[in-house]
Amino acid sequence: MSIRVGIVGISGFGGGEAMRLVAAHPAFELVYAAGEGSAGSRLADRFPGLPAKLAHLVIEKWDPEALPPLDLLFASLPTGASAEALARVPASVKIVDIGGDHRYAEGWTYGLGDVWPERIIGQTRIANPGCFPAATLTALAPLLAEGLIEPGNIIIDAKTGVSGAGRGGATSGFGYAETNENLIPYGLLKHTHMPEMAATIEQLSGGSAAGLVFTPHLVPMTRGLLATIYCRGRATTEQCMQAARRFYADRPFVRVTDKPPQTKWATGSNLAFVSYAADPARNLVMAIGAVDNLGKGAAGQAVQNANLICGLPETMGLEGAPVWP
Ligand SMILES: NC(=O)C1=CN([C@@H]2O[C@H](COP(=O)(O)OP(=O)(O)OC[C@H]3O[C@@H](n4cnc5c(N)ncnc54)[C@H](OP(=O)(O)O)[C@@H]3O)[C@@H](O)[C@H]2O)C=CC1
Ligand SMILES: CC(=O)N[C@@H](CCC(=O)OP(=O)(O)O)C(=O)O
Repeated sequence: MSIRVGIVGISGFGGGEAMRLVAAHPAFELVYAAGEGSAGSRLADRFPGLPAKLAHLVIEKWDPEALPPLDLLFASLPTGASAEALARVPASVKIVDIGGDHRYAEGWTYGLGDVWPERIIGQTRIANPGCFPAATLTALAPLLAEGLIEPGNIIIDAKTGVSGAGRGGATSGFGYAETNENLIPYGLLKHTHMPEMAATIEQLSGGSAAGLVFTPHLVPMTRGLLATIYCRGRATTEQCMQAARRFYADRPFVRVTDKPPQTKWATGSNLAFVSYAADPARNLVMAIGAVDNLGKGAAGQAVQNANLICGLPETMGLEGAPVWP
């Protein structure tokens, strides 16, 4: 029997990518699509390439009290817009929240699927990590778990494609003319992803992440996110690589690479690529993580988490190779 799935925020970039993955998922059946401004439109008018089996769906006005029978709901709403409404979704409906309202919130599990799948299995309320944390924490986890770096001295320099800002981005200074051939730092010292990154670093290391520095940049590409992370530690490159190979030995979506990863390696997939370079003489360890911000950074991770909470094989519906070039 198929699992009845709803997506709220389906007209957005994160929700649209969730729809693409759900449409191809062998165990999921999309039965409910919802939104705000797009309510009343046919899904096929929003997504002309929609598979024929979904052509009958009309985007409904989001109302947690008027859901059809559902097993699973993906919420891809602007951060700040989901907490109150999702609290009214019946407990019988499993939820994966792609937005930021429930990360490290009471009653919700932080869905860092590649690092702690055992925490996610059996839960019904999952908060997907933000896109920058998805790349950063995946790269750092093996080093923190083996004590190869100091948790209190981590500097993250990250770049994201413009789709990271969502469709709403076009009205907030992220239009073509402003982003094309431009490189934009933002969110200095106060980006909303700092708390979830600090909390996870502390959980994985048992130490304080007090010195964390994070600078995101917008780069002129559609998808892709790369985090270059500078740490203090005396490990060699080979020790870091070996730690990551051990940590991710049986994890299907993380690739530990000798070459520094590139964003295009992950495009359209749920993969995360990690690599390391270290110089013990300089007390320096560099970690690099590359993901698709809409894949591992949003909808891919969300489907992985949904598989885990639905008791399905973790890789179901996520086995397609990345788009290249
Ligand atoms: N883009 C990315 O790479 C990532 C995004 N995220 C997070 O995912 C969430 C969605 O982001 P993204 O898809 O990029 O954003 P978009 O701006 O592309 O989409 C936002 C969606 O939310 C819907 N929406 C807005 N307000 C309401 C409301 N009051 N009721 C119902 N629906 C509403 C919109 O629907 P309508 O058009 O019908 O108004 C639209 O479908 C955000 O929290 C974002 O931070 C997380 C990781 C990565
Ligand atoms: C380019 C851009 O604006 N990117 C977003 C990241 C998207 C994301 O992960 O957002 P949530 O944490 O809200 O889910 C940002 O920096 O806020």
